Amino acid sequence: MNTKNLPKIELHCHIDGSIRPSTIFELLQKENIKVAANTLNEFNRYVRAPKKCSSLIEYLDRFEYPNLVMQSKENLERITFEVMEDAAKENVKYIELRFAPLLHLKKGLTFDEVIESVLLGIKKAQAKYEIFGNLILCLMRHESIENSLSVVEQGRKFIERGVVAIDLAGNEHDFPPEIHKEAFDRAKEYGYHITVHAGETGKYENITKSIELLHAERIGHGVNAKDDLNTLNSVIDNSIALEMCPTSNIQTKAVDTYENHPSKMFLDKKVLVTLSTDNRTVSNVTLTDEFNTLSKYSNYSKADFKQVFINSNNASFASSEIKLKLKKFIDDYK
Ligand SMILES: O=c1[nH]cnc2c1ncn2[C@@H]1O[C@H](CO)[C@@H](O)[C@H]1O
Ligand SMILES: [Zn+2]
Repeated sequence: MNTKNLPKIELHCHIDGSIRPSTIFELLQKENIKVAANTLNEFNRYVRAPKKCSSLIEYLDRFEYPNLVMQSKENLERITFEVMEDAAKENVKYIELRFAPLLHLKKGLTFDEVIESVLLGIKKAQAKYEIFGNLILCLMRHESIENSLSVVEQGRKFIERGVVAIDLAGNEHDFPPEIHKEAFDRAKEYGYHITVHAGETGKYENITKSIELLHAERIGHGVNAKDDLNTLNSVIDNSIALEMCPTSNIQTKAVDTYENHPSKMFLDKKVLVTLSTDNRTVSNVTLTDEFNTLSKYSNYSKADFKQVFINSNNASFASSEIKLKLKKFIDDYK
């Protein structure tokens, strides 16, 4: 099976975790920001996480350098364009990119400038390649509720201009979902779609909390649903799609081996499994790599990948017009 040629949909891809290392290195040098590396090869270890980290916290350390170069309009636009370009070149036809806008206000950009630059990068990539993109705004778990509310408020005017949803990302171990309930209530009221990282660091109860308290329509990862039948049933009964990212899950110790990753077991139980990279650079992975790994270790067949494409299209936050266009690619799985 040539997995690269298969049309794909990616619903869970962090922009800051997916910048080409060569671009980060080049921009750091251009902006005279000190790096403890002389060559790109040496630099890689600062932006790629080890195959196994001690925890999600160590994995999240790799976002420091990317953030330093995501503080100008030009850089934000270029970086976003390149992530879309890399995805398009491996036949990703639709991608939902995500990032936390408040992390990019350190050198004077306004909130609107940050969002507009990223949307421009998406627009330019759409014009050049056969790919569509939309944007998800991440609230960070360790941040204050005031900050979360401010993202929801300031992002509102971009709904239907490329921003489609609100997410909750960061350290799940120490910051449970309910802290940000008010922001998610407001997001729902304003018409954002909602996805939440949950069940990545051992706490399956965060999955039901995210569905019941934060109005999640999709769950980022959700691997811990394998540990509790009620949780898994709640995911199935509420038609919640899981955005699963096997390599990232192994790095963060959500799962110990590829063989034990639950995506195929969930798929066989008719859970709405979707597949993504999470962070193309931090996890050093493409979506094609993930497909290859899954066919090798979890026995994914072409029919399984077709089901994943269908699940992804149904669960995407794209307009019905784009969903209809994406439907045509299902025929390529015959
Ligand atoms: O797998 C993950 N789990 C939780 N948070 C994450 C993951 N990957 C990235 N981020 C966090 O999301 C922020 C916005 O893109 C990143 O800066 C990173 O801190
Ligand atoms: Zn993520």
